[in-house]
Amino acid sequence: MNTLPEYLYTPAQVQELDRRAIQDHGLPGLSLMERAGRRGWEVLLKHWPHVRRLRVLCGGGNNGGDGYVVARLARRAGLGVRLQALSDPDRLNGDAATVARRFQEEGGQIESWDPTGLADEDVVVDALLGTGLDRPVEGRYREALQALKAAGVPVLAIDVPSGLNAGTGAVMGEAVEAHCTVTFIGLKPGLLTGAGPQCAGTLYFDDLGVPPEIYQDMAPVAGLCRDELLRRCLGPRPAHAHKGQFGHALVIGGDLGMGGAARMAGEAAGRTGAGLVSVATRPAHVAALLAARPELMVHGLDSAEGLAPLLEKATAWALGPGLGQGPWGRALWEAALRTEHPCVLDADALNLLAADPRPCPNALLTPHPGEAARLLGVTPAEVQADRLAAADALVERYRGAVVLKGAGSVIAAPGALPRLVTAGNPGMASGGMGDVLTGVVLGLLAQGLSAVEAAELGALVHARAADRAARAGERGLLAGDVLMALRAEVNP
Ligand SMILES: NC(=O)C1=CN([C@@H]2O[C@H](COP(=O)(O)OP(=O)(O)OC[C@H]3O[C@@H](n4cnc5c(N)ncnc54)[C@H](O)[C@@H]3O)[C@@H](O)[C@H]2O)[C@@H](O)CC1
Ligand SMILES: [K+]
Repeated sequence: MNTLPEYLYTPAQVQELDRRAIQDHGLPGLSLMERAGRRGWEVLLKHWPHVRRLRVLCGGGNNGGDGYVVARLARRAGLGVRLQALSDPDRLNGDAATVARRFQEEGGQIESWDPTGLADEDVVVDALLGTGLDRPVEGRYREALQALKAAGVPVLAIDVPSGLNAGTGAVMGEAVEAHCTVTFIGLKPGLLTGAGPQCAGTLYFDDLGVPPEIYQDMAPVAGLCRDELLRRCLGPRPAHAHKGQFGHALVIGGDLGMGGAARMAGEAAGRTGAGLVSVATRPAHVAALLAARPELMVHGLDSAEGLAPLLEKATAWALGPGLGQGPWGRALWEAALRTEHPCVLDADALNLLAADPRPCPNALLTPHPGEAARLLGVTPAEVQADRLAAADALVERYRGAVVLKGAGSVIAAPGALPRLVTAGNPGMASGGMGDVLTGVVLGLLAQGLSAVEAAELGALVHARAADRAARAGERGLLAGDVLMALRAEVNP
């Protein structure tokens, strides 16, 4: 039950899927709710097998209904259960009213909201708001979500962490930060990007046994990155392989004082399997780069003169790591953009693009939310409030492929289903990580992958390598550690 499905649906689509299951296929809504509650209870026991004291917070809709089922099962198992209703339980409708009655028939008491003793509970079940969230959280609900946060008590969220917009991953005023979330029928993108990963914790999925036909004719809004791409695109090399078959990657960057960025991107391209890697950088960096990584071909350029022959030899190039926005960087930017090879634009190349927007159909853009905001002329907060929409807007405006970085990286490209990365960890919030990603996607482009494949696979490989490297701990994770872990990921 905890393998996640490939396709993602908006909350409105999931409500339509519920409707199809119930109305078109005759599954009683009450059975779905009973199963949802049972799954919640199973996840709770899996995470907290020694739980004795449980508090269940129930809202006034069907999400609350799921909570009444969990509470009933927990009472049957002998737990001390306090159930608190945040909306008047006499106004519950349909299935939720039925399960509330069943809870009471077995001796359960419905209390009203009271934060007293919250911090003493072993676990709290959040069954306040699910896919029906349609406005910012205020009043008693907000107070409850704030009290939960202040109490620091472990939370199991039912379907959606309350207050999280399951479509976008935005926090609607206040949201639960759960240890785990069990979500039903359709995986929602907001659980996996923006604030979603922080709010949802470990994510479980259950389809509640609905017939597969309900998903027909329902176009998903996004998909998860596919592991199978690893095997499909990075299979074993032929025995007679030679370096000329795996492309020539060129990294352009490293203004004075920023040579390390270009080196890491170059090294990452090599560690991803590019046959040859060249770096065009300031002459001052040549000796250090060669000493550190003699496999690189390092060219010192004082100006854009001399770049053209390097570009001509490259299968793919990347511009940006340590580029700066001074005259040197600008000149290289202008010279590079004249070619039509596949390319990666990152860091200051994106800032230069933002200042001088133009379509880049042969480019793969790898912005973080701040760069994406500049490229779109909005604020970083607006980007983060709906990352799928922001990635889509970048594709629309710049016509290239995009990796929008940050928790739940979004991959988007013209005519392709957007993809989300579920791998990765907060240790990646450190300098140089983006340079490594640039090199990884460059290495894949050089080996002949299309921009959309390189974006999806590159983001996946980079995040998985970071997870591998973070096994020793997230804090203190360096981009160089991720470089070292790449080889294990590109040899699946
Ligand atoms: N038959 C079904 O449709 C099933 C639904 N399920 C559960 O039902 C949920 C969806 O149920 P509903 O559509 O009733 O929606 P919810 O239970 O998520 O919420 C709807 C209620 O919350 C109120 N509300 C919305 N935003 C609010 C806010 N910011 N502050 C306070 N109140 C707010 C609405 O006015 C409404 O009363 C799912 O998330 C899932 O947990 C599951 O039981 C499986 C079956
Ligand atoms: K919830």
